[in-house]
Amino acid sequence: MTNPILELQNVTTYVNRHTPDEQKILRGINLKVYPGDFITILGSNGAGKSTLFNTIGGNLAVDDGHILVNEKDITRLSEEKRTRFLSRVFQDPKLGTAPRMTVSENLLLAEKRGARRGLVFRGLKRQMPHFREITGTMENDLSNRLNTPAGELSGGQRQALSFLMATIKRPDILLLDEHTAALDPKTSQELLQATDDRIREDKLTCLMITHHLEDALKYGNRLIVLDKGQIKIDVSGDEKQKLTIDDLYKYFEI
Ligand SMILES: Nc1ncnc2c1ncn2[C@@H]1O[C@H](COP(=O)(O)OP(=O)(O)OP(=O)(O)O)[C@@H](O)[C@H]1O
Repeated sequence: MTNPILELQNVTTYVNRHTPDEQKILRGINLKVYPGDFITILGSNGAGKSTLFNTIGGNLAVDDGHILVNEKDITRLSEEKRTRFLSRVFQDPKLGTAPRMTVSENLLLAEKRGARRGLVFRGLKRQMPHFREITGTMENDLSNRLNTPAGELSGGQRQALSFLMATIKRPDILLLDEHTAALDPKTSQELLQATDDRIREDKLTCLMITHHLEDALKYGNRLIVLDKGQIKIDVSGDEKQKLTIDDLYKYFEI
């Protein structure tokens, strides 16, 4: 049996610890994510979905329990060090891209993440065919805007750029935090399709938060419902295929 690429062992988090407002947000989460898993995550507002990503990404400390990546305990590893193996795309297209830098410069920055400062912008010309190719996989003309500053792109183009930047170095774990929620329905579906294609082609391991039941059913091999900081449902394979929207409505209120 393959080992999990990511494992959460009894992960518990609080906010306002040791004050009268103390609140337990994640309540002993146990989760094993295997290489190639594409997990869609559903849950009502306040269920703890973003908090789950914050603990995996290292922007929120775990109060109890452990997080393991490739069997190594990373519970206390800094957020910055986790970017070596983990990428995240947020809902806001403005996060994740540098507005004054061009599309190609942003891509180069993502590709050279971790390189020494002075060396970052070397080789831009050499990389242009590669950047043209990967932006060409997006149905939004991004490949013709390689020299445009990211701040001048449409929301859909900018979010496609964020997604390409997050996946350009093939992260071990990709976290998508409602990354198409701010886009119009057509643009959202195009980016979701491109996301699915990329995940399949590169055999990425991905967790994707969404509020759209249809998308949660359509994409991925596994589906999780979070409720009040606990995993209420975790289905995969045929069991997921057979799930219907009505089944999901029975499990939680949207
Ligand atoms: N830093 C914080 N301080 C106080 N409360 C917090 C903090 N972070 C999260 N919470 C609370 O934790 C709970 C879970 O929040 P979280 O953002 O993880 O939910 P979510 O499932 O992502 O919700 P949504 O679908 O609305 O984005 C909420 O009740 C929220 O108010």
